[in-house]
Amino acid sequence: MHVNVVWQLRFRRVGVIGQGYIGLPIAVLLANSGVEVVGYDVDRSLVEELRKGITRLNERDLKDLLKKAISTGKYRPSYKKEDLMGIDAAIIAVPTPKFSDGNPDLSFLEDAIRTAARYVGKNGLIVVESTLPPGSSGMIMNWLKQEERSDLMIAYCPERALPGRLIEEITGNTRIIGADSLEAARAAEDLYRLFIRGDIVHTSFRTAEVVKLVENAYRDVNIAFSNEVARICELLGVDFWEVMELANRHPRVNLLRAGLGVGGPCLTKDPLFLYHAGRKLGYEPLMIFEARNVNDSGPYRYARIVHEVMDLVGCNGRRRIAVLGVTYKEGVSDTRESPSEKFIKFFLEKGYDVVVYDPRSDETFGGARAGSIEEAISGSDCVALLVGHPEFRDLEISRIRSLSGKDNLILFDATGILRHQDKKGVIYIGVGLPIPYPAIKRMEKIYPHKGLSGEV
Ligand SMILES: NC(=O)c1ccc[n+]([C@@H]2O[C@H](COP(=O)([O-])OP(=O)(O)OC[C@H]3O[C@@H](n4cnc5c(N)ncnc54)[C@H](O)[C@@H]3O)[C@@H](O)[C@H]2O)c1
Ligand SMILES: CC(=O)N[C@@H]1[C@@H](OP(=O)(O)OP(=O)(O)OC[C@H]2O[C@@H](n3ccc(=O)[nH]c3=O)[C@H](O)[C@@H]2O)O[C@H](CO)[C@@H](O)[C@@H]1O
Repeated sequence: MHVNVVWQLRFRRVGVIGQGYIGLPIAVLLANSGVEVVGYDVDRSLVEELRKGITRLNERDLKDLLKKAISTGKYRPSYKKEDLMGIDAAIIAVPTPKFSDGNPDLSFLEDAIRTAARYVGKNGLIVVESTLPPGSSGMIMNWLKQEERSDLMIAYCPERALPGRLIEEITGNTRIIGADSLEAARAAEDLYRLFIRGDIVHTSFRTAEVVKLVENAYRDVNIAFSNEVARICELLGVDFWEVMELANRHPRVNLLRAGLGVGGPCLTKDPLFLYHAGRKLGYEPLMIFEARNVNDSGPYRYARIVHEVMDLVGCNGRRRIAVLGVTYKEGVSDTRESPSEKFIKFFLEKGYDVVVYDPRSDETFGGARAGSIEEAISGSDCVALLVGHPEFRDLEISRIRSLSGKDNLILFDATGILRHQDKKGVIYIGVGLPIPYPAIKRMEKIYPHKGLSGEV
């Protein structure tokens, strides 16, 4: 208790810059630990919602934490920079997206660092949570120098929490603190100890930059491996899911799930930051690059297979496809970089009527929105189950078929959820399962994976 009081004296007032997926949970956790927190964001409508205790994010416990932080007056969302006046530290959680060539766009970060530099008190602390490419610390120091704030301490605490379990993982995961001075490392640890209970490990700024990118590149490469194995299984006429289960009984094998592709705001860019870092130094990281290609090409591959099967089956007239699931993965409402987008756009470009239903998001990526699963499926020639939301877990093939009203319904399952059910009356195409029409096999030769974007 005594120690806690000392911490609170050191960090009486903290600014969290960026109130999105990462900044908001951090801000309310910190506010609920007793610190006065200004949650600064350039998005005025977002701030107005937050002031009313409303969050767009569907994360367990977040709504309650937000309400509590607002009601105690410890959390103050603001779109006005001046409200950051008098902060002892700033935590930065703004986007660090990629340009179309995969290089990092650090313009939001630069703006946020310069903002922090204007308001953090003398000898105060800036902690960056945003994912950084290697070599960012030199750039940040340079911005601080230009702002005449070389007195400030700077640390990098890469965020590693899993969307869908953000609060649990922000508070419980091991936290890496990258800093090039002992003073900054200790100050950051003191700040984070106010709201996290996981271990804290210290390293250099550069090592922390690499560790964060390696984690996501590792996951991307592993998923790409499963996706590649699934495609080989489809052609060999073998069930990938059974292969996965059996191979995973080996004590040192752990295949991840295959699927439509890899989406979300992190795995689609972080491996490329690592790739470009290697490349700039004269090494071409082929595996990281090809993993991105394999994962990016999934939506096109499966859209083409479904489309060709429809041609072979002879679906005439205007075709209607029902897409179930648009988020980038199951159980979340986030649609950023969702593989569903490429899948939907493929069919829109081919002139299909695309009807979209997702219980967790209103996004349609240009398709028409259905208010219910029944409405989406009714009258469709094809139903594509793209995301394994819990709400879809009880779907039954027989019901999908009767809802569609079609004799030759094509059912595409990217999730593997329906694979054990009786496929009577439908043409079932499943990721990792034998392709029902041998003629489709030639597509591998016609459409090789090429290019960063996965487009061919
Ligand atoms: N979302 C995740 O699961 C996750 C996990 C780990 C790391 N990260 C990293 O964390 C960072 C933030 O990601 P996110 O998902 O929270 O992004 P987000 O888009 O959800 O939120 C970022 C917020 O920053 C605001 N913003 C942009 N520029 C600003 C500025 N100059 N000043 C103040 N506010 C500004 C935006 O309006 C937005 O509300 C990124 O670097 C990301 O790679 C994200
Ligand atoms: C190393 C790691 O764990 N990093 C996590 C990751 O969070 P995420 O939400 O992006 O991660 P995933 O859940 O892996 O989903 C990504 C995509 O991969 C698809 N997928 C997943 C598992 C599988 O077996 N087969 C698949 O195909 C899934 O559908 C989705 O499209 O990055 C965050 C930001 O840096 C981290 O903070 C967070 O720790």
